[in-house]
Amino acid sequence: MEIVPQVSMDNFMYLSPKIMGLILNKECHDKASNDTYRQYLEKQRICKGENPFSNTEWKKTFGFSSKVFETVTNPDKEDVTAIFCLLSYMITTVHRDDSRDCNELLMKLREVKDWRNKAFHNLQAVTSKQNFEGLRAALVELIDEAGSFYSLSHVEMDGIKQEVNNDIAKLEAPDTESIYYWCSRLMVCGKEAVRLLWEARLSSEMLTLNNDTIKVKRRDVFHSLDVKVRAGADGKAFSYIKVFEAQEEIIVITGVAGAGKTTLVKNIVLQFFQPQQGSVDYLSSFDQLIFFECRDRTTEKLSDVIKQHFGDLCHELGGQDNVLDALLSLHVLFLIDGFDEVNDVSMKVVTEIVKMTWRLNCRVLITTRPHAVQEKLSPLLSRNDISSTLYEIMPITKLADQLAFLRRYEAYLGGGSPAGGMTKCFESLSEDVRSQFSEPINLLHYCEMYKHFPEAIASWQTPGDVAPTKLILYKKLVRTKLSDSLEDIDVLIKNMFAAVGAEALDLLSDDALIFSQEELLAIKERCKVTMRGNEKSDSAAVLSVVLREHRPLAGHESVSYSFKHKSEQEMFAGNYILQRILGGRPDSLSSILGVPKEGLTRLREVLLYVLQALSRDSPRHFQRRWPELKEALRHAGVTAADAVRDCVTRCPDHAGTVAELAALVKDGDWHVYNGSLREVLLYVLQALSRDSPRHFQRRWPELKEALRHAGVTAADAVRDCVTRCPDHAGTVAELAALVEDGDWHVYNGHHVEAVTEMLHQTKPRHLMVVIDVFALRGVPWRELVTGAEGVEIALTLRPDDYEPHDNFLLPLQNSGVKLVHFSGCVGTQAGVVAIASAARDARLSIRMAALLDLGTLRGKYRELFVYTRPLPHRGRASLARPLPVSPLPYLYVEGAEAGSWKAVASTITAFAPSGKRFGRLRLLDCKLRAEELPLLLQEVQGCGVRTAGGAVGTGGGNDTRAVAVGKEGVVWLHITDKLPSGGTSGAQ
Ligand SMILES: Nc1ncnc2c1ncn2[C@@H]1O[C@H](COP(=O)(O)OP(=O)(O)OP(=O)(O)O)[C@@H](O)[C@H]1O
Repeated sequence: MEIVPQVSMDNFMYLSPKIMGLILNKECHDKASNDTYRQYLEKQRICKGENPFSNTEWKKTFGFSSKVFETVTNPDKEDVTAIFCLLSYMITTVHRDDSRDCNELLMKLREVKDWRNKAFHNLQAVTSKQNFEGLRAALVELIDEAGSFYSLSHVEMDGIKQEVNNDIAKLEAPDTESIYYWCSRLMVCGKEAVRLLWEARLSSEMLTLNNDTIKVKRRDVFHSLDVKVRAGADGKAFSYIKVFEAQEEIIVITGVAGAGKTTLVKNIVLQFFQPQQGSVDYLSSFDQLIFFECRDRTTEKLSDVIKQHFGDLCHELGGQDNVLDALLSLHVLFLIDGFDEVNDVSMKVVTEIVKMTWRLNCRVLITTRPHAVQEKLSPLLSRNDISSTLYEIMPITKLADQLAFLRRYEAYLGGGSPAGGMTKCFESLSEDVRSQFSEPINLLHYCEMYKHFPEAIASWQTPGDVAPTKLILYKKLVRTKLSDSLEDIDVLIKNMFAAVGAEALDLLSDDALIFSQEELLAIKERCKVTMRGNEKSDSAAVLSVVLREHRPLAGHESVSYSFKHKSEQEMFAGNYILQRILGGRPDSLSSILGVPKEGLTRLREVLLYVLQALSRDSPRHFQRRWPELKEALRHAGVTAADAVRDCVTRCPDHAGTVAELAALVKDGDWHVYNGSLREVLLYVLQALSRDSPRHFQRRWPELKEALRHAGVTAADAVRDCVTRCPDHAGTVAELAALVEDGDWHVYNGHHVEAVTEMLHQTKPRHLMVVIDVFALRGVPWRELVTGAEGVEIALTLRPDDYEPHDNFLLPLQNSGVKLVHFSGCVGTQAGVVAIASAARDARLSIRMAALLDLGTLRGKYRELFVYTRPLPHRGRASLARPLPVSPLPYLYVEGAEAGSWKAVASTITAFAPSGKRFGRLRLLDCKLRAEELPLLLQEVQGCGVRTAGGAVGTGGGNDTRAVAVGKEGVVWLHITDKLPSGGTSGAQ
């Protein structure tokens, strides 16, 4: 195959857009030379009486190029894709003219565009003579077609063709000033240079999974993360690769500490060079990639970053500036990692990149912890009028996903550990404990802890047990580096940790995550701990465990260092502060932190560590320090709803206290991703309602949505929610409208209040009230009953004594409720009438505080249990209050004293229904003497009283008899037509 010299490609890179640009000029022949393309198109619309473009429509139509066409006035520097997009829109939409056939022209334009793009992506494939001639022919054909489409004169056509030939004639003399020369140089050697720079650095990661660190291949352990649009209303999660579908110039991916932001970006770099087999090549539209870490404190300008990436090319004559210019014409993906770690120096680089995005064919992806968005990133973007789409990395909350993540790492554990042991052990943890491992960093720590302390894991009972194990792990790792002969090794390690922690804090306060060799020496010196005998221990042991070395990007730079992970630096700093507080000295928190309040945002994670550890390990210190901590957290910016939520989650034992932070919450959505956070949300709700009604009202719509997602959809959960917010019960009761089917329950006065409010929203089929009447005083019981019109109510009033509950029964009358169950004490006829008015096929269990006529209950019940104390014996003069006949009532006479058999007999006969038959007849708490029972039986049998059927399990067949059953004082009376034989018998 004959190869065209590489330099010749430059001319083709240049020729295609040049010819297409000429055609664009023909199409827009009436455009004023200083009009931008947007202005021109708007004018065309106005002429046709159409509305101007909305911004969204504009963006949709021109996508990547929308910004460019808002500012440029000619096609000279534009890329073929952009020109094609504009031209085809003009031809087919703006200047649409059905009398001219544009298909052929569009086809020829597309051919030239595709050829050029193909060349950019795969120069090797197009540098053959054959392909080279193919492009020449395509260009000539395009010129011919344009000639006939626009009716160009022969002279004009010949002029263009001559220009093409002249350009081609220059093939052997490449123009090193030409941007196309540099573009093609970048395409051929630039990508390779970037690959060499990053692939080796990023393709693996060191883990302390064994006594020695082991290297894992990033690709092998990478767990594909899901993200969701932060402002997204539907809250749907999707694969991270879809972030590139965003319309906006800048893609921002947020994630909490250890959520996997850096790892995600590093994987994107790797996938750029080696797309994963079998998956969509979502990076194929990018020609180049630049990776920048915001923690970098030495790279001052974008041109320096470019130099790091394309070293050799930049060193060629005129290279550095031309490479940057050329990059601007290519599709470049800028990856900016860890914006929350940005410092004064790296901010300059980021600003340079951001400022360019408006005119570049580039995308910028920025990762950051969430707090920096509001504080630093949004202001930067809005200052530069750049729009962005904000995503957040979803936590790994499903057990199946957590196990899948762990399995990949487990494969690396190898020797010693039984296969599957690590995942099995994880599965055996309680859900509460497992919820601690929803970020990759924590899952990774789990692997490390499992490897070193399987026994410690087995003892984890609560989420709070996890964090201390991490520190113990570090102690163990340091111990392996120290000589066994050292005395007081534990004290020594503790002191070393304190020294390292103080240093970690100091560095964080200065926003320093990377430090130089000289700084390391100074740190080493300061971390030397004095042992007994004034001898100084070597700090190298601890530093070698906690620090990581970074090889320089360019040969002349020197080695630098950082903690293994920022979260570990924060843990050591936090542990140091904790020790200072627990040490009992009265130093104020701000003097321990040693940072002015403006700098506290840098210490946010550290403060959270301290908060959690104090809450877990020393409630006394927690309480004492809470006001200071609260203040510090406020200055540290823990004022977004999700941050407060996470803060509360960390302190289950002080959730109510920590939820006070909710009163400081600024605007924004509230998110709930797992059930365990429901409690947190409830605390927040309660605290806002109590402490800041203004914020409560403002936040209610979001809270309501979050509570719904958190599963507060069962009636009792909603009721409890309402109960927590007495001042906003009416509002919170709106949740009732979402309640799923099921019974509602009322157990106390608060519930009465809550359910009364809920009934304004919706009604259940069935409401169960089991309540002590003392709790009903002063609560809106009548309102509840009124609100429950049409609802089936099961009402149990306590205590089970003979104090009448009539006050609470009267509201039932004409209320429209359906009383399907009642148990309680009635003292007046009005009470009976109220029950009768509401009862429907009910199960009634009535304690009679007075001699009442229950005849009105006829037809209202399914079962009637009547409890009474013995009425005073009045001989034949006793008043009759016959119970309804059917269904047969059950009578229980309670508390008969010894010698009172006559009173019992007259009580039974007084209540005997007209047919004298009871369903059951029983004595409870009966102290009658044994010899009184035959007398009682004789008396009531003689009066014609009978009980239904045979009493199961009491023996005695069809005899009239009294049977003592189970508990002392319980006697069943079985009365038949047969005369009693005497005494009692025991139950079997
Ligand atoms: N998607 C993933 N798959 C496998 N392991 C991961 C993944 N994401 C992160 N990890 C592991 O977790 C560790 C911490 O993740 P990473 O440093 O990416 O988090 P981060 O969000 O950038 O944290 P920070 O905000 O503290 O900088 C990584 O070193 C890596 O070992």
